[in-house]
Amino acid sequence: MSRVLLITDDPAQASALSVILRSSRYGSFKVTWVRTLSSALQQADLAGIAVVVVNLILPDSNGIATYDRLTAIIPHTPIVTITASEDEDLALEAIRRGARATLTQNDFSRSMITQTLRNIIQRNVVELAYYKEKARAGIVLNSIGDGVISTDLEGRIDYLNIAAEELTGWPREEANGHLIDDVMRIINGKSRLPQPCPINLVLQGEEKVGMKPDSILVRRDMTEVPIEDSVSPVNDWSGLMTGAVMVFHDVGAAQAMNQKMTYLAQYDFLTDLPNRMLLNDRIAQSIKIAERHNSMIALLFLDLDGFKHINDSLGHESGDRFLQSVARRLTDAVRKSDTVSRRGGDEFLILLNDIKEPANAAAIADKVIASLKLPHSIRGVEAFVTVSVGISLCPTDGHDPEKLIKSADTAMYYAKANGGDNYQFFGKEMNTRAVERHFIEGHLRQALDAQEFVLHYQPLVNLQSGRITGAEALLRWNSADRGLVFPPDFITVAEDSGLIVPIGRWVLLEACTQGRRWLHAGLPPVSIAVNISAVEFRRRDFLEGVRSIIEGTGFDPGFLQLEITESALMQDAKAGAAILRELKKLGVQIALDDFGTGYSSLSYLKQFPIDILKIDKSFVQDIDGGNDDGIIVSAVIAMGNSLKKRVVAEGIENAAQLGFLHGLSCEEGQGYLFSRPVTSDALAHLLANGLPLRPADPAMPHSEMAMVDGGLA
Ligand SMILES: Nc1nc2c(ncn2[C@@H]2O[C@H](COP(=O)(O)O[C@H]3[C@@H](O)[C@H](n4cnc5c(=O)[nH]c(N)nc54)O[C@@H]3COP(=O)(O)O)[C@@H](O)[C@H]2O)c(=O)[nH]1
Repeated sequence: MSRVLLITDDPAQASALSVILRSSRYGSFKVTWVRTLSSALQQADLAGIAVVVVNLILPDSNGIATYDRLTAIIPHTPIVTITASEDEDLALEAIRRGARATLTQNDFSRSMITQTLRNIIQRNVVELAYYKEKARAGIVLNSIGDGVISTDLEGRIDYLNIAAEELTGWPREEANGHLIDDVMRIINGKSRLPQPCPINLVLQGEEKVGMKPDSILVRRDMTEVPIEDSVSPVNDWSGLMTGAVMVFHDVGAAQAMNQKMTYLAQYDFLTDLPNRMLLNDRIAQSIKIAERHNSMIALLFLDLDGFKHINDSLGHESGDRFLQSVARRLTDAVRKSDTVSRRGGDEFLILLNDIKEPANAAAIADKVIASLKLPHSIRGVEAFVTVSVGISLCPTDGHDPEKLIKSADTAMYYAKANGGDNYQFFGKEMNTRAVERHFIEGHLRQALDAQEFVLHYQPLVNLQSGRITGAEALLRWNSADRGLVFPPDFITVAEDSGLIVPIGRWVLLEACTQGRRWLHAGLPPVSIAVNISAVEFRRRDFLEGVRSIIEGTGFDPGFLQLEITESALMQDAKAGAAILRELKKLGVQIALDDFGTGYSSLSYLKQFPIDILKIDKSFVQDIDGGNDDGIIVSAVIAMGNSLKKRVVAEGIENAAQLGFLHGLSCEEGQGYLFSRPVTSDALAHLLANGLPLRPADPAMPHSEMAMVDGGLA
């Protein structure tokens, strides 16, 4: 039922209209009659009124003002006015202001009034829905980031959203009515020539037009924005084109990001030099050209000597500046057509194109070496560096980038092993292992003097209580060129060269001194285990060396464990047993290291005064694999127990292994599950506070361990 608010102080009018509407065939109406405007405006549910029929002459309001006051309060409700038939002007004015119809007394014929009111009400419903939709579209268009401009058939702008206002610099009120070419001035980014606005093409009949690549919008203030997008025709309900709409957006940020990504993928962020990927491309290209022209290319592999020292002493930021300075020197030393690239860290590569003979590459290497040697001024400090250079040639040393780089790298190691500050050409006789060994030998000699050795300590743990019972001293080489080097990479070389003797002496001295320091610091006393190489053990002065270190440091020998491998002992079992007896007289503990990997017989175990058996980690690691390892470990533990020796299981990495050892009543253990080898400070922390992981908590996963080789994580 449609509600009609009838405002008139003429009862005859009111009664006539009520009767007509009540008996209408054109819909049902509910009429509310009031006599004055003020009582109309006080109606409770004004919003629910479908149509207002108002006599403009009322006791409290007169003429067009009646209409105005009503629309101010109910702008969306259709209004039909009643005027006297002679007051044509007033009726017309009401229509001009939006009244939907005007009636006079004469019009009060049944069908006409009811039909008119019904039509007005229905049309208003449709119009309201349409305006709602339009308002929603306006909100959407203004909230999107893309610019939207529409024009009529002549290309005159009839709409701009907020983003289009911002992109063009034209406010809507000013842009409206302007030709699109005035507002959208487009040029080609490369040629700088004007480009037709695609809206004109669509208006000329093209279906849908995308903007040409490299389109630049010249804004109203003459600044430029790279843009991209498309134009479509706007058709009316019958399919006739009424204009065109253009949607566009700023692609500047996307283009900049794209350029940056492409750059980062190919260039080193620190030095701006081509990176590994771009260099590989360039080498591949140069190889092709060299093959076509029967010419030669050279690759120089550069590694700075002692850069680590610069980094450590000046700090990382200065280290970065230093690398930038190196990059500039290298770039200045070669032709523009050559490529200088940073491979990472302090390694650089130089690709030299069109080399006539190897001597040309050698000359450049000399130039580079001389240039880098000159002082580098880094934040007011003069820093110096030398460089080792390896040279490979194409076609002689390789036909693909990978091989050429590898050959140059190998040659560089030779240059390093040769003392650095020189270059070496790759030779077929060079092989990486030999080079590596050559390098280690060359540097191991200086490592002691340069104080590059350091001891890390791995706790030994009582598997029942979780208490730390001791610590194994493990040697690390903090090489200026290589960073932290681990024993498997240098102990054999040290043994072969005899260097293990002074190195081993340093280890023992350092371990005993550290043991004293911990005791003085009031930390709980624990034993310290030191590995003794077979080469040291066999030397006649070994015993004397141990004695003098114990005396010199004042470390209680009862807390010193010397770890000797089965194989070292068995090289000369009789002599070995004699040395062990002398060591026992000094009061030190003897541990048999890597037990299980050698003879492992009860009979010789009885001959030697051994205190501790260390089960090799290779058995412990496969303990739960259902193979012989579990049986061997059980047998060794049983053997050790029956001989009244302490048994230590090495290499415990997980809770399952720990559980297995628990089951076999193994008393002590060592392994990553408890802690990796750590610095002396980190071990002091562990001694003071206990292990973060107790063996009683076997669920602790490996990755949660708090310690790493080198310090507290
Ligand atoms: N003559 C000397 N030899 C030394 C000295 N310092 C070390 N060494 C010997 O070098 C070998 C390798 O030692 P390192 O790389 O230090 O490895 C030790 C531990 O890090 C490692 N370990 C300990 N727990 C675990 C574990 O849970 N899993 C796993 N995969 N490895 C573990 O074992 C090495 C200690 O082994 P061991 O000596 O048998 O107790 C090594 O043989 C050292 O002996 C030195 O000063 N002089």
